[in-house]
Amino acid sequence: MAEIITPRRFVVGYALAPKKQQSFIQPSLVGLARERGIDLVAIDASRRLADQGPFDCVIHKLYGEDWKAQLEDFAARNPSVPIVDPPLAIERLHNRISMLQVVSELEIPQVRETIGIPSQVVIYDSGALSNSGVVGALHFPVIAKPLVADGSAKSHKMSLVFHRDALLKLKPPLVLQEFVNHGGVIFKVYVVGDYVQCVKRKSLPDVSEEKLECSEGSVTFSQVSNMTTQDPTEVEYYMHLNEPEMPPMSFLTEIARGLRQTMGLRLFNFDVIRDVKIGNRYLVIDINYFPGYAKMPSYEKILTDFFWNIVYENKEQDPGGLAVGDNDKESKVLVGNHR
Ligand SMILES: Nc1ncnc2c1ncn2[C@@H]1O[C@H](COP(=O)(O)OP(=O)(O)OP(=O)(O)O)[C@@H](O)[C@H]1O
Ligand SMILES: O=P(O)(O)O[C@H]1[C@H](OP(=O)(O)O)[C@@H](OP(=O)(O)O)[C@@H](O)[C@@H](O)[C@@H]1OP(=O)(O)O
Ligand SMILES: [Mg+2]
Ligand SMILES: [Mg+2]
Repeated sequence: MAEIITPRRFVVGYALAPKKQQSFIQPSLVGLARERGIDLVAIDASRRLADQGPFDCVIHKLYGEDWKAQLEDFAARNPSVPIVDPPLAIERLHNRISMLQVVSELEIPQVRETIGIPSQVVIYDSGALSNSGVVGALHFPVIAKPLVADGSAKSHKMSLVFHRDALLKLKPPLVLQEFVNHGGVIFKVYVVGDYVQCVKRKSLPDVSEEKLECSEGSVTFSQVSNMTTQDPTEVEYYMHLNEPEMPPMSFLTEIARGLRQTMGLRLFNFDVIRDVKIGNRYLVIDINYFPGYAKMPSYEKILTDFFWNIVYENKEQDPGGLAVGDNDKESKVLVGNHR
């Protein structure tokens, strides 16, 4: 009698905040992954992680020491199960200074286009805001960003500061970063393992010398790239923007690869602006862990391919490597059926 071989199924466990779960775990993603033999299963962060599963891979975006300890405990018990990504590597992105330091560490050829970060200083206490030695070298306007990028609404609340005296009302710890005129558009570069995609988004409008002269104090804003404009003068500004040229994809891919390797992360995006004064000068202003992938065209296929590569790569390296407790599944693999 011929043996019936059931394709081996894989389980990707996800630990996400409710809002993220709602936006990322769409039926279209769950369905496509299922067709490819991958089941996406929610992790209950209020229960011990090591008691859940079995998982062939864990993806996550949660904050805090308790979650980190859960992951460490799980990793110690299931050394062959990939955790995407390691909490220590993600932590680098929770501080806006260490986040951008990685850009200076990049070793990529910069022939036509160059990459860097805006000039910035870190402010730990209010005294430093009136200290010429600290803020004297900055060219205004500057953007004041909370030092900590911990996913809270507070960590996204920023101010565009036109003059030095307006610094005094800011609340450290923060980063003062020079505002660079960039034509009102940012490029968001999404990275999913080896895959890279760039989309254009709305950004803050340029600030002319005249506007700088007549503007007072500072203005606050939050997550401008996800906002729609209502202010009529702004609508006018964005309507008159020329369709901006995208940065060369080969250049962005090189940066993405460099960042991925240096940071040891596979799921992130970075925001890039082009300096209007030096047309081929690009600046990275922000890097986000596990961003809003559902906004990316074809995200279902891109993410499913990514999961597939992870579980199969792992399977090849460790053919017997099932997660603890995984004894009720058929373990014969029919690779051809999954592509
Ligand atoms: N140095 C800069 N020069 C010009 N514009 C900037 C600069 N830094 C930030 N911006 C503008 O402010 C916006 C918010 O800044 P940033 O991306 O650092 O914040 P964020 O809250 O971490 O954003 P995200 O929602 O992408 O996580 C940018 O999308 C861009 O429009
Ligand atoms: O992951 P969260 O839901 O919290 O929100 C992230 C948001 O994704 P969302 O669109 O799914 O909200 C991202 O948007 P895009 O860059 O892709 O536009 C970006 O704003 C991140 O900085 C946010 O992460 P946080 O910095 O707050 O940790
Ligand atoms: Mg950003
Ligand atoms: Mg950010």
